Amino acid sequence: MNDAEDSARAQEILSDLRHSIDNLDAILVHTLAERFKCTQEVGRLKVTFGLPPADPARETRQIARLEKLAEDAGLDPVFAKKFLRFIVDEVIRHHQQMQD
Ligand SMILES: O=C(O)C(=O)C[C@]1(C(=O)O)C=C[C@@H](O)C=C1
Repeated sequence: MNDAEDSARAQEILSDLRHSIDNLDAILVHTLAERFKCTQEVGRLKVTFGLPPADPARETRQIARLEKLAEDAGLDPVFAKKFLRFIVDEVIRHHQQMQD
């Protein structure tokens, strides 16, 4: 292959990979939206029954489960843990707002 063909092939592979990335990003966004719908319901339930916005014991179990899932899936468990923390902190913020 000459340089021009190599470059065209590289562009083709890059384009295919970016197409997969776009699809996966869409799945992530839709999955997160569904998760936030569930946590909004949890928030309403917590308001109704006077439960606290956060449940640290539940979070400990979630983190342990997610770390194992990440390891099995070949994802960095430290990253998976940080990602869950980021999401759960946002959920707790929503729950606090609902209780104010
Ligand atoms: O399970 C709950 O009680 C929730 O409020 C949901 C959730 C979560 O986003 O997974 C958020 C906050 C809690 O600290 C624990 C878990």
